[in-house]
Amino acid sequence: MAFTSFAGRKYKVLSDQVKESTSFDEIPVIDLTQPQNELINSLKDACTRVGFFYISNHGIPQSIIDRVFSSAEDFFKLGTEIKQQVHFKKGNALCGYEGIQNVHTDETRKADLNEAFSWRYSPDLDPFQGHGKSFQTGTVAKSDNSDNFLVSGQNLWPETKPELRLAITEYYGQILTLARRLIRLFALVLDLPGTYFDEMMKHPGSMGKILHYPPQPAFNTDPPFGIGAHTDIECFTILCQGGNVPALQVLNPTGEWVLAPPIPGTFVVNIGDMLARWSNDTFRSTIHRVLNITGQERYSLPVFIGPSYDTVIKPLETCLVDGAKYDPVSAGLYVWKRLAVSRLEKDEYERLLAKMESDFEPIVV
Ligand SMILES: O=C(O)CCC(=O)C(=O)O
Ligand SMILES: [Fe+2]
Repeated sequence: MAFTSFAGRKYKVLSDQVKESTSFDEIPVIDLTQPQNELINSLKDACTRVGFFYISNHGIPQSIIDRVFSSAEDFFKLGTEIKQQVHFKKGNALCGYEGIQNVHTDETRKADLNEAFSWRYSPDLDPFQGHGKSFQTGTVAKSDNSDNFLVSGQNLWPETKPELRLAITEYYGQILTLARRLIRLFALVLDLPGTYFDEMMKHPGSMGKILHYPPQPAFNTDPPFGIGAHTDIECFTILCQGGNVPALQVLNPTGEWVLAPPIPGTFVVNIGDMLARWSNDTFRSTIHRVLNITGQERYSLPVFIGPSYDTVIKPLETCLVDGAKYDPVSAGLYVWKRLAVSRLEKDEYERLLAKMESDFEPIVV
């Protein structure tokens, strides 16, 4: 069976024949508190064979997680008019509110059956860069910047729900710390010095998102998906699933959809395309989708993590046994193209693309 990697409008056949031994039928659970050598071995297996794993004992208190979900539920209950005030089209950072079926992740299927609110990394959300400093207020993006999100401070926060911003700030700060811990472990898995990515993670190219998936009928021959089949864009994703609403499905190499149900006290981590590309396909970025036929409302909270947008993603020295498979690309441009293609009208995408390409050509050393 052939299957595809979804990169905006491009579809790539990955494989026609897959050895059973490289497949998986469940998502491993990795305890972050196990001895370091065992931890590295489990991560190596999960990142190279599955591309998805749960982490337990991650150290983030449940109360901080609960606060984000409860303020998010309140936000999504607001009237459309209020939510539209922070619609992503009001800003230039490709983040903010997205309504039901605003986004078309898998263009071969119907648009996504979710609504979402997203925000982008900004130093005022980062415990290491000065929480509380230079908070940007208001719901309108600054107008002094160009059409891109490679500058920070573009978030659109709902003014009527200040508690959402507070809860996100607390949660996202903790996730950034966890992400910096994980990238050190990935460096070791890739035979690099543990601190290899540290500098590039000081101002990470990152976005967080809260998704609300309404329930949908169980029987439909051509259903819209909560989110269509896709691979994630950045280096890795830390996903928290709210409640007990199993709906996330992960495609294994033999073409079966493996359920990744919520497991209390864990996060799901998955490798994204940027780290697969950076590691010259040593790490696997795995296709997944959401179908919520549980009859319940579902909420989830992914945070996408990548290096600073000026980082050049060029296959790592330790992953070159078969030669480099990819050309260098700048992280910011790579992310922008992927987000913009499924969100902007074609004309607007093309107009902005030309500008982005001239502003952010990678400088290869
Ligand atoms: O809601 C989920 O469980 C997954 C969301 C997801 O895959 C994404 O936002 O990229
Ligand atoms: Fe995803």
